Amino acid sequence: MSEKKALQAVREQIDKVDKQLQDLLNERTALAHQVAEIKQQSGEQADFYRPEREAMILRQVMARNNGPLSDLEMARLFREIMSACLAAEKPLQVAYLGPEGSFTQAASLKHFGGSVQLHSMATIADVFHAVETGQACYGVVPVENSTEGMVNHTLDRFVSSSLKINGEVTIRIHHYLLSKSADLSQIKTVYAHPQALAQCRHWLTENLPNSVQIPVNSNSEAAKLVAENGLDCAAIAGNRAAEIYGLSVLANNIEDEVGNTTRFLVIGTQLVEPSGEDKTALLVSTKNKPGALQNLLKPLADKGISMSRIESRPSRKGIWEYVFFIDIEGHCQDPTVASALQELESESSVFRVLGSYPKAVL
Ligand SMILES: O=C(O)C(=O)C[C@]1(C(=O)O)C=C[C@@H](O)C=C1
Repeated sequence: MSEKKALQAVREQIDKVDKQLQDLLNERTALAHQVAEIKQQSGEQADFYRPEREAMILRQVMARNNGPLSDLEMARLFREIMSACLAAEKPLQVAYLGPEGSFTQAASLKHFGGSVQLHSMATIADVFHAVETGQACYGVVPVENSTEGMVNHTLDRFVSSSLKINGEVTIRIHHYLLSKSADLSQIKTVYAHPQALAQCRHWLTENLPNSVQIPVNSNSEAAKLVAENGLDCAAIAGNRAAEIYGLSVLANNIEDEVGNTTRFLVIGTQLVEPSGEDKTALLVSTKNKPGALQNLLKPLADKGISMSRIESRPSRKGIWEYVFFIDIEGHCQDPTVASALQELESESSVFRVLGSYPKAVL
């Protein structure tokens, strides 16, 4: 058989499989419509997004996958299928820390899939506000970076907000130096978010020792500024920002730490049901007496609940008063977790479950 004929024969089979896939996808979408009707009839809240169900589906997809497509690729495809099914039920409105091209936008697309309707916000506080006032059903904000630590704006906003954490998503961060110039020696000013400047500190000292570093609200804002200004300035941002703002890449992967990762939180108004592999985030404040923090954490240790993080922040209510952000394994409805939390609450002056949510799958 000639190459052309052999190719044609396989392509015919691909066409046949594509038709089957297409029919099945439409069958799945029709079922999602039925789900939407049931939800509507039972008077459930306006949005149909179910984070725990999506996490369970993605875990099942990965567990039963036999290849040759990798588990991750298969899960990514199902992520997109569910995104499209949900959009067919009702388009989901999500606010994120913009502008366009930000890592938070990439995190939002990774978590919700490409059919989500994203709304760019100027600040973390604006993302919270958009969800609190119902302009968006969910929001996505950065919460911590593996090099630079916690994003305090996000933690502090939880103190005054009644929003819940509905999910988490992590993104490997690669930073690029972007400019209208193609010559590194021309660069006198570097714009970036303070965290990006910090994550590339060593590279900047080595390669642009005489440049002035100017912190701005976000890396995409930095890219936009550079696009509007002369050839002697550069921005640190992701490579999507280069496409969006028409800049050239002067240097890539300029982050000092190889495994540089940022974790983002999905915020919403509802508590999420258990998915089987969950985390719970707490906000607590201790009574001001000796050994208070130790007593506070004792129920967790006694019940074998592992605590993955504890962060303290000033409460902003009184001088030297602190709130603690605690992450534990499990869902607040798990009986062991629920009873530990009851004890913990009795030792606290402030106690809030910020949310229980599925561990990131992708
Ligand atoms: O099972 C549901 O509740 C659905 O709405 C269906 C579906 C899906 O496509 O499987 C879509 C959106 C939800 O976030 C979860 C799952």
